[in-house]
Amino acid sequence: MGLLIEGEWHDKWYDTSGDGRFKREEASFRDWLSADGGPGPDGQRGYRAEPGRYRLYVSYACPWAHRTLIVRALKGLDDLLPVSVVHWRMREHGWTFEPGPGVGPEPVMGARYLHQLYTRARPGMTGRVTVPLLWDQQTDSIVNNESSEIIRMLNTAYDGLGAKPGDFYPGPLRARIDTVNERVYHTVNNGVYRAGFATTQEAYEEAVLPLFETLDWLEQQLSGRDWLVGDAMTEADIRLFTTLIRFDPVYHGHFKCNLRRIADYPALHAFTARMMGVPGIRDTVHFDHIKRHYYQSHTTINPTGVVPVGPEQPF
Ligand SMILES: N[C@@H](CCC(=O)N[C@@H](CS)C(=O)NCC(=O)O)C(=O)O
Repeated sequence: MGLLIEGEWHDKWYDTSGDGRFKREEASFRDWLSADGGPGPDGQRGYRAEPGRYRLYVSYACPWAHRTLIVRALKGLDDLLPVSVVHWRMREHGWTFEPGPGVGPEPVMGARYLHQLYTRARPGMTGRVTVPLLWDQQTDSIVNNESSEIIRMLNTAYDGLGAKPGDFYPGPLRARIDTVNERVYHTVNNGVYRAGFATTQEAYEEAVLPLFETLDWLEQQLSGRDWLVGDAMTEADIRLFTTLIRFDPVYHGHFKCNLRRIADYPALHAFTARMMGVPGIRDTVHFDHIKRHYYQSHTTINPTGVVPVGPEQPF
């Protein structure tokens, strides 16, 4: 675990020394991929989608990267947008391309570490080195490393190039999707991290209690209906799913989010099973990477690196 400071890698854990609270940093690369290469919704620099030109870097362990893998799968982008997968263990060098099951050699520059791609794109950069990452192989630059934006781009950018139909952020539902996303992001997606990385009792409880309030609310929302917004899957469902699928195997134990399990919530459990049943999604879920990543990378939380055998996997 570490970060780049003026282009140099420093092995440094998250700084919670002030008040014990984990604060997630804003992603550093925010340009936009689209069908016509025009500017993004807020005027960001545009890149034109072309078959094979871009590469998505992910960790199978990471819930944020997982969103992008799901949209890539649902939109049928396998041949249009190649993927590189990092090793699950993230320690003193951050994410690496050390060989392992499912981990490919890095094809652009034969990088050993993900931070080499960041400094290739922006020498002298200061900031965290995170996945997912959308790389432009033509200009050797990083288009974007914010998953919520990458999934919006993949939703439409390849539509004229053979992507499968499917709109996970449809115009009429956007306001409702945004509202659900906002609550789920703060209290669930990032809530589990705020609980797990907290270094004071107060900061931990401040995250865990709202997390379970939102899970209770989601349980009601999903009782008697299949999807969070409207009557088809939207990005709100995808964003919730990547946290729920990791919850019982990892967050419940490792991050101390243990008031209840997802298995104790009938509607949330059924929702998770429903998502797993959607063609293409199951292949994006790699429990071996997920469990080993968390239990072997966060040595401040689990110094022995021992990975629990359970729980039994219901999916
Ligand atoms: N805002 C980013 C967050 C990505 C993120 O934090 N990814 C984690 C992996 S789950 C990471 O790479 N962490 C490395 C670090 O923080 O140094 C997104 O949603 O894309």
